[in-house]
Formats: sequence, C-alpha cells, structure tokens
Amino acid sequence: MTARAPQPRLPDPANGTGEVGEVGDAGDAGGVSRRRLLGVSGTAAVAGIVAGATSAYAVSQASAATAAQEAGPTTAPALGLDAAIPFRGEHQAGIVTPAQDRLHFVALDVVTKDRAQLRELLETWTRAAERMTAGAEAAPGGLVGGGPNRAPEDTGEAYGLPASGLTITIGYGPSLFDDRFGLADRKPAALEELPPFVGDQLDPKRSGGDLCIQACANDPQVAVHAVRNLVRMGFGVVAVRWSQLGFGRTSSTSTAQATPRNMFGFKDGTNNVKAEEPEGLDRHVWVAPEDEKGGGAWMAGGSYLVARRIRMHIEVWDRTSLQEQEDVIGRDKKEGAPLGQAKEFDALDFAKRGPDGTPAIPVNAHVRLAHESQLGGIRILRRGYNFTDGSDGVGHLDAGLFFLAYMRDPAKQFVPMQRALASKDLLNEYIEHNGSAVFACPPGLQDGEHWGQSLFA
Ligand SMILES: C=CC1=C(C)c2cc3[nH]c(cc4nc(cc5[nH]c(cc1n2)c(C)c5CCC(=O)O)C(CCC(=O)O)=C4C)c(C)c3C=C
Ligand SMILES: [Fe+2]
Repeated sequence: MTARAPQPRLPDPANGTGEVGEVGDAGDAGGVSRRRLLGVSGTAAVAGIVAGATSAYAVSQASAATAAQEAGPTTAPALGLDAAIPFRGEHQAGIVTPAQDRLHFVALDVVTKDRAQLRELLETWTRAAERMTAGAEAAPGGLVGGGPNRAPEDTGEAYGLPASGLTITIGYGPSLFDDRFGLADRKPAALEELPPFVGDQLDPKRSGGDLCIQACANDPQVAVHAVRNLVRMGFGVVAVRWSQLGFGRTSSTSTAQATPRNMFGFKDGTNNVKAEEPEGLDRHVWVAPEDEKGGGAWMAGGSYLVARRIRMHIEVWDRTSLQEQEDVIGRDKKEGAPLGQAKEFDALDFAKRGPDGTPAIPVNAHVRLAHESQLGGIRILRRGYNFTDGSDGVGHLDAGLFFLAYMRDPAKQFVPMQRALASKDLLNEYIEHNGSAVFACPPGLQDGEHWGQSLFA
C-alpha cells in the first residue's frame, strides 16, 4: 500500500452526512495499464471528453484533475478516458455525455411494499453513485474499513481504477406508479408502456422493469462494479429483472467523437442529435415544463428512455452482397455517406436518382424511413451499444444492438418512428426486437438533492 493523498469530501451512503470518504488507493497505477488492456484508440474517445465544447466538459476536466489528486500519488495523470464526469447538474449525466465505450444496464423490480424503504434506497443510491462516479469506493472505507467480521461495503473490483468517465443514470418504469407506493398521482402523462409493433418477438424476461440503472464507462470493470454495488445495496428492496452488457458504443452524442460502427459494420450515429445542439436537445430530448402539467411536473429537465434489445442476424448479413447491405441502410459502408453523396456528413437527398433512374436511397432504406423529413420533424437521441451474448445453441451468435434512445415524449417520437420502420424497413429481414422497456429519467440533481426527493415529494 502506498501513502494516501488527502481524502476528498464525498457522501457516505450510510448516513448522508457528506463525511470524508475513502477513495480507492491507486495501488499499482491500474488506470493506465487497464486502459492499455482496453485497446481503445485514444484520440477519438479522448476527444469526446476533452474537446467537448460546452462548459460541462470543462468542469469534467477540472473534476478529472481532482479525481487524479484524490486517487493518490501513484496514480498516473488523468487521461481523457479516465476522467470523472460531474454527477450533478441540470440534467442527468449519461444522456448527452459523449458516449463512453462500455455499458452495464440493469432493469430492476421493487420487491418491498414499504414506500419508506424505497425512498431510503434512492437516497443511498444517490450517495453511492456520486462517490463511484468520482472514482471513489461505493461507501467510505468500503474495501476493508468495516473490519474483518463484516462483509465489505464495496465489492472491490474497481479499487485503484480511475473514474473512467463513469456515469450512472436512473429511470423509473410505468409499473413503479401502480398502487404499491402511493405514486399513482406522480406518474408523468408521457410515461406509457410502448404499444406492440409488427414483428416484435419480445421476451418478457428481457422487458419492462420498475427502475433502471444505466452505467456507462470507458472501462467495463468500472461500469459492472457500479451496477453490482447498487444492486447489492438494494438487497431486500429491489431485485434484478434483466440486465445487458454492451461494448462499443453505436452512436456518437458529440460532434467531437468519431462515428463508431455497429455489428453490421456500418457507421452508426452520424445523424444523431448531438450535445452541441442545445436547440435540438430542448426540442427533442429534454422534457419542458409545459409538457407535464399534473403530478408529473417533476420530469421537467428529464428525458424518456426507450430500450430495445435488437438481435442482429449477423450470419445472414455476412452472406449479403455489399450492394444489398448499402441499399438496406441507405449509406455506403466505408465512408458512411448517404447513397448518391460522397462524404459522411453530406445531406441526404431523397430526390436524387441513380444511373438506372431509381432513387439513390431506396424508398424503404433504413435512413430514409427514420429521417425527420419523412416523420414530420421527429428526432431522437440514440445512445446504444453493440452486444454479443454468446451463441444461441444452434450455431449462431446472439449478437446485436442494445438500442437506447432518449426523447421528450415516446408516444410522439419513438412510436411513430418505430411504426414506420417495423412496417417497411429493409433492415427487418436481418433483425429481431426481443426486449423492450421505457423509463422516465428525472432531471439532474442540485447540491444536496437525492433521487427520492422529487419522486416522493
Ligand atoms: C426506432 C428507431 C430506430 C431503431 C430501432 C433503429 C435500429 C437500427 N439502426 C441501425 C443502423 C443505422 N441506423 C442509422 C440511422 C438512424 N436510425 C434511426 C432510428 C432507429 N434505428 C435514426 C433516427 C437514424 C438517423 C436517420 C437520419 O436522420 O439520417 C444508420 C445511419 C447512420 C446514422 O445516421 O446514424 C445506421 C447504420 C441498426 C443496425 C438497427 C438495428 C439493429
Ligand atoms: Fe437506425
């Protein structure tokens, strides 16, 4: 063990006093070695955090420097990928935050009938989440501070690792507002179960949930540690309903990020709503005060999250010609340019025709059907991840896109968009939606606030 640097003031999940907490001793400078193991190419992802233009990202850099100091003298200087993202703010982190490389998403059901226990857990979670996003243990002295006779309050696998851009985003499902906790009159009007769509193959064991936690980080161990510790704290109050690991973001949420590729090998996220578009975010992502007049007024500044587990039949795709693949998507594979154009960010021209006189972007191509011009101006912020969950027992990889999208009103945005795609998208031959959920993600927290307050006010 090395000598410890001065300790930061972080909340104690157990008592809420804001007492001094213990930050993971950097030990063997695990941050840097783990980053190398990750094999993440530095520039694009670092640019995503370092070069972000808004003041929030400047703050994140300040936090990163602080976290590096707190983590002890043997920690390597904070790199962009290691940085801490501010936990508090107008909106929850993890929505427009430049998408990190890894995801651990969990949907939970509340198993207690005691309203006070749920409120208390949300308060405990807030403190632990704030600590972990700063690179600290889930609770002060979590690793060994409880002594030899008690189970540690932090499971330990992220001890010594940097914050790694961890964000923890919470959401509430429609079922939380039934008659169990007296929350029926607090239900936001826009929080409705999604309707069935043509072709849905939904598995109830991969759908729904009273609550969700989205943990994103540039180190998978940090994301998994966050979810594991929050679930552990919730024992007896909540139980995991389903979860999903994701690798390789499939969207850029900042213009500073390079566009990643999905499991079909195409650039995904080119035409996303981005952090640098404040008007677009207000119009399409953040719930406005006038959106919710009744008991759901607490959602102002929040956003609705739609999660869909979409299996991609990659063996079929891999036997499909390049021309067919590009026609299905409506963009070229290498550059990501709209068909008929040359560069990735060129505008889509739906009137343009190819040499044979047919539309350059086929009428049922994915990007045509999903484009705002075909949907009355609708847009959403996509923040999904690739997944591969082993194989299905009959020789195929169980791989796909864990589609996550944030929006102001699912009924006015996701539902019409998905209806259009479900009925006509050429992509449907190659994909299958087998999990689905919708959550209301509350606004960000100001100093001293915790998640239970606005919900139970
Ligand atoms: C209901 C919304 C959407 C689902 C479900 C969805 C699934 C899905 N998408 C791809 C691959 C690509 N999608 C692209 C663009 C794109 N997709 C949606 C919406 C859904 N996609 C939108 C709104 C857009 C943007 C359309 C536009 O304005 O141009 C692209 C092109 C690159 C890009 O702009 O992001 C790809 C590639 C897959 C493989 C998939 C399901 C597995
Ligand atoms: Fe798409």
